[in-house]
Amino acid sequence: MASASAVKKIRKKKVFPTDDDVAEALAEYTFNLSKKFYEERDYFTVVISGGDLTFWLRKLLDTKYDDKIEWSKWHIFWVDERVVPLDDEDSNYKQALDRFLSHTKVSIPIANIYTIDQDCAALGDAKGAAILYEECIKKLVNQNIIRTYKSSGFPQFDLQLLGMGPDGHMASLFPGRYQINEKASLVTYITNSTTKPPPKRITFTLPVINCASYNLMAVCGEAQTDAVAKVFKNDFTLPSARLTADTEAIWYLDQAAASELPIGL
Ligand SMILES: O=C(O)[C@H](O)[C@@H](O)[C@H](O)[C@H](O)COP(=O)(O)O
Repeated sequence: MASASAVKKIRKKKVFPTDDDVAEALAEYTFNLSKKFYEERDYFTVVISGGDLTFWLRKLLDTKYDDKIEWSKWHIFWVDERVVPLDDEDSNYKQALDRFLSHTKVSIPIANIYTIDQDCAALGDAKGAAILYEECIKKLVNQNIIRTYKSSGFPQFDLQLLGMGPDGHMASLFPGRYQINEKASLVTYITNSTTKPPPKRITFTLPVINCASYNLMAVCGEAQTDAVAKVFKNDFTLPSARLTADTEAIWYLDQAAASELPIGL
């Protein structure tokens, strides 16, 4: 794990008046990085989470982005996914599809949208889904679509868009559960998530999450106020407190989520 000082050094934050302002800023941050990366290397690898994020991504559909986003160069992944059928309302993929990906403006090629294996999803086979998702990522690293982090060989995604639960979980790395300590695998799984249903999930491991070039953690609402304050007091029992990145790890907060932040932080 990155040292406490390293985490504190790289962790940045911006506080916005409302969740709508957070969503606007998140869209601009995403747009700017997509341009940077696909102009540099013809690909933009972006990892999304579930929850409110999939609503906030709709800001990229605003007219100001019309004809400015080269969707065909986007490659989109999930930092975690519920192991339920891909057409299930609880699927992060289904939620992203309904709320964002299926919009006529979003023309990401189907082949560039990397869901978990649909058979494992339908069978509720979390271990199989994790193994196959890891194989998919390793194949894309070999094809140089996904970059690698320095000499580690770990995949380095361009941008990850994350959320945090009231218990301080990020992705499907939950406090007090062993998955947070997984160091060798790229993708692991949980079959008995209790603080956030459904119970069966796959998730990127902490090393993969922290290898990303840019990590944006978007947290809004008073339900997360306590967890946000704990993160910024470096309570590393919360998985979200351990978020870093290779270039930038930034927290976008609305006033409600930031309301108990220590002064001066
Ligand atoms: O599969 C999931 O449940 C999500 O990926 C999860 O990790 C989410 O990001 C947080 O729970 C925040 O959720 P909200 O944005 O809905 O608060």
